[in-house]
Amino acid sequence: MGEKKIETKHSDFLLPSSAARTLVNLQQVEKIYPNGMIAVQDVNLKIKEGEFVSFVGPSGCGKSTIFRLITGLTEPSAGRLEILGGNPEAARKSGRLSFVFQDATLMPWCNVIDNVMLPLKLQGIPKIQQKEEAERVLELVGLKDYHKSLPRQLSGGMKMRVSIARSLVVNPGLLLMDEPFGALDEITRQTLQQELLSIWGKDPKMTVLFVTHNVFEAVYLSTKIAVMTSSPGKIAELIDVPIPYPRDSDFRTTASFSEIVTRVNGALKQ
Ligand SMILES: Nc1ncnc2c1ncn2[C@@H]1O[C@H](COP(=O)(O)OP(=O)(O)OP(=O)(O)O)[C@@H](O)[C@H]1O
Repeated sequence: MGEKKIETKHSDFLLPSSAARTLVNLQQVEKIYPNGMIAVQDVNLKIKEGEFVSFVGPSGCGKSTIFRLITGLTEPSAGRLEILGGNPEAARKSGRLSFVFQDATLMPWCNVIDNVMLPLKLQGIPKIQQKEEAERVLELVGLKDYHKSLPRQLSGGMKMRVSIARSLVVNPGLLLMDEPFGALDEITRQTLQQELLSIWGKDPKMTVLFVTHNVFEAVYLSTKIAVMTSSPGKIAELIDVPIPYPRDSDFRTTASFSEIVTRVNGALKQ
């Protein structure tokens, strides 16, 4: 008889253990754009497997630049980055990085399941497997009855669910989300936050990096918050959110929640 595999969920522990491996390591990273703009400077950041780290900061403080550096879409002017154990470009090409943007960026002429299957099609995965995997993630995001719908037939929240499903279909080790819920109304936003935590909670190895302007959203979701300040962009403070998962909406009304929000707001003013 085979040995019983014991699965650990995020909800079983407070934060990823100190033994978890480092997935993202930025050392003294600087980015100066060709026009001389120092977008980020002296960025040091280590993120362990299984973390959910949000980046908050004023517009222009370099949040998207950090994402572009991590994904190898732009080169650092100084410093060193190690992502998923290699350089950023290798990490991107490994297929273990996924992105979700504020705009769902779906192909309007393709139905939901074809949109979700696309990353697997690009990887040359057999069609039957593409379909099975797409069905699995569409069920996770609550869209199993919408496989044949076209994007224009969906609400903004549903389009974002499709975009999240498409990012999950490759089983990413590292998921980067750049203001994914920024364009949604508050109720839909809170529903999707809850769903995202539930999806992340099922996979102890999934690491999420999440950009938001919303401090409440960052505190609700994250294990850690990187608070950024601008001119030039820097990580002013890395704040732990030592509240166990699962977190339900009551967490938003607790004293701990308010305390952490106050701390993040204080760091933003530095
Ligand atoms: N390609 C580029 N060339 C020159 N400057 C750039 C370029 N991209 C970004 N910048 C500048 O670098 C700084 C950081 O930009 P970035 O987009 O990373 O900020 P951000 O924090 O993501 O902003 P927002 O919250 O508004 O999206 C800004 O001053 C921006 O104008």
